[in-house]
Amino acid sequence: MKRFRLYVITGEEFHPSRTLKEVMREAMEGGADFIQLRDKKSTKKQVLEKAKMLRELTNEFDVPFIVNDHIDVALAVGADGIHLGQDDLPLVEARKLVGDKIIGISTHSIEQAREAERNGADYIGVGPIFPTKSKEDVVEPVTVSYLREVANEIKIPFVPIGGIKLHNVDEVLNAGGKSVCVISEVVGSSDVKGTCEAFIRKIKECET
Ligand SMILES: Cc1ncc(COP(=O)(O)OP(=O)(O)O)c(N)n1
Ligand SMILES: Cc1nc(C(=O)O)sc1CCOP(=O)(O)O
Ligand SMILES: [Mg+2]
Repeated sequence: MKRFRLYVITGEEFHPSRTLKEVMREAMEGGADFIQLRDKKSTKKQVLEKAKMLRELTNEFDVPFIVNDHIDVALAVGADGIHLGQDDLPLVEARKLVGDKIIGISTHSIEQAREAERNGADYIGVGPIFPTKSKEDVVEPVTVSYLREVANEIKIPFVPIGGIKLHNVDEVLNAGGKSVCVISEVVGSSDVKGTCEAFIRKIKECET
């Protein structure tokens, strides 16, 4: 799997007066290098249309495209992978359907992280690091010290998620995060491109 720094997930509720296409184009112009379509409100048909659009757009930027929850939509549009939560289709079953496409798994404890690694996840989400209002059924924050534990033990790529903002991303990077996953701070920004550039600058600073 291609290494990524800034994983941006869609969140149309954060930009009611701007189109999904405009916002996600700006995000990739600013350096977002992994994109996920996450849509909890639309019909399957509407999700499919958005996925088709984002597949074309991400191809323009040569950025991997992941679909949240809907394996059938991911397969239909030729997405690079899917993201699954703890209550979704189990990883082992999903692997039979998607072959060598990327499978990302949400994890909220070290046991879940170990299990995802053991079962062949390509990456894991680790969160929520901080409180977030972007997900309804969210568990208690796992904290940056837990993130350090993951960084010390887990060998597959992991991406911190949940409440990550420009003002607290240094804490995440100092705890061993090499990439971050963001919704509201990026897609809700009045300067999506500039916000992505600022995240990328901070992540790169930590690499040197
Ligand atoms: C990168 C990443 N990490 C975690 C999640 C959350 O997935 P899930 O637990 O399935 O919850 P929903 O996003 O479906 O509400 C994610 N989408 N992406
Ligand atoms: C979609 C999602 N999953 C999480 C997890 O912990 O698995 S936290 C989260 C919401 C992230 O949005 P924001 O960057 O706006 O806080
Ligand atoms: Mg899910």
